[in-house]
Amino acid sequence: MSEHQTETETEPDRERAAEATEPDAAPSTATATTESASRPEPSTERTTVAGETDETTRPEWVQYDFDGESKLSVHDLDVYYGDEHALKGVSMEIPEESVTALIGPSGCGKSTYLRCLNRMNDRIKAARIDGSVELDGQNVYDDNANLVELRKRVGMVFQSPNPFPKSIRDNISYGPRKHGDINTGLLSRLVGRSDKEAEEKLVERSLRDAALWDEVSGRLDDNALGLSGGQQQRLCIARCLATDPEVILMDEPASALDPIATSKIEDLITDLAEEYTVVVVTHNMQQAARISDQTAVFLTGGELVEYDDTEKIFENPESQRVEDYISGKFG
Ligand SMILES: Nc1ncnc2c1ncn2[C@@H]1O[C@H](COP(=O)(O)OP(=O)(O)OP(=O)(O)O)[C@@H](O)[C@H]1O
Repeated sequence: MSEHQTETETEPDRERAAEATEPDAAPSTATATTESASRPEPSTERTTVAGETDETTRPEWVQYDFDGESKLSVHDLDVYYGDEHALKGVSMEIPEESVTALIGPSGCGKSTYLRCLNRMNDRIKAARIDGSVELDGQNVYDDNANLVELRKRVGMVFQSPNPFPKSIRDNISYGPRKHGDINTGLLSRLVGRSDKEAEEKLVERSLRDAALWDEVSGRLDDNALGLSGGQQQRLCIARCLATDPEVILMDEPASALDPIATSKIEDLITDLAEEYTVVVVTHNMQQAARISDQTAVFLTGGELVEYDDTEKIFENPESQRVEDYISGKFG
């Protein structure tokens, strides 16, 4: 995450609640245009940054043709933080049921881009957003978009594991209870509408899907904060899965973990892509190469420079700047 995280973003409870798809009650401070006609082509202006090759970004380098359906369509996305233009005219189609990696040097706008996909940037007062992000063809920035529903469909997992200081079971049931998908507790028992059994099934299924069940099935009532970092992160993924998302956004999900825990998260991400659309920010290029189907390379200045099959990006990129970045010549 950026060094410019706001207090709102870093406050643990707010972040936890956001991840558990809490409705964003505050009115959006971001504005977004839905204009999609006459979209300009990606910038062809010459951009020279110290250490990078002087070249232009070509439209065909970011035009990724893939088989299958697009889950998210981003058009002409610009993000400003006050006077800073953090993302510049990004257009990108994200295929469903696959892993899309976002890579690039620090500060190039990866997290900003990720947060636009489920409107988490709305929480940042200084952020202004132009452009559109369509989820299954519906612009998430439409005035009548339902943020609760959006964050249920597009879940998020953060860099540092952030479970609630509650039992493992309650971490999973929190979101579905909040959304009214399961009813438990005294009142529902009294009126004979307790979903206790459904809750147990949901807890088990979510933990199994997050490859954590075998490690925690005997201690579901223990506090989640007693788990290891890697287990906590898988619990956060399980918590995200419990609300039945379609898209899972991950911001450097393994960067705080040791190699064994990282490898488990990587395997999990690959498995999740059979059912979900996963978009993952990573600083680790080997990791992007291992887990993703397609890779988008952002470079300094908030530009999307190249987007293609992961193999193509790592073995034969079109852009010299991308090649230099991947080979470690800068960034
Ligand atoms: N909340 C914020 N307020 C103001 N500026 C911000 C905020 N978040 C990010 N920025 C700025 O926007 C630009 C892009 O930041 P962002 O965090 O999206 O980049 P990043 O590629 O994810 O970086 P990193 O890899 O270091 O996490 C940076 O110049 C950053 O300083």
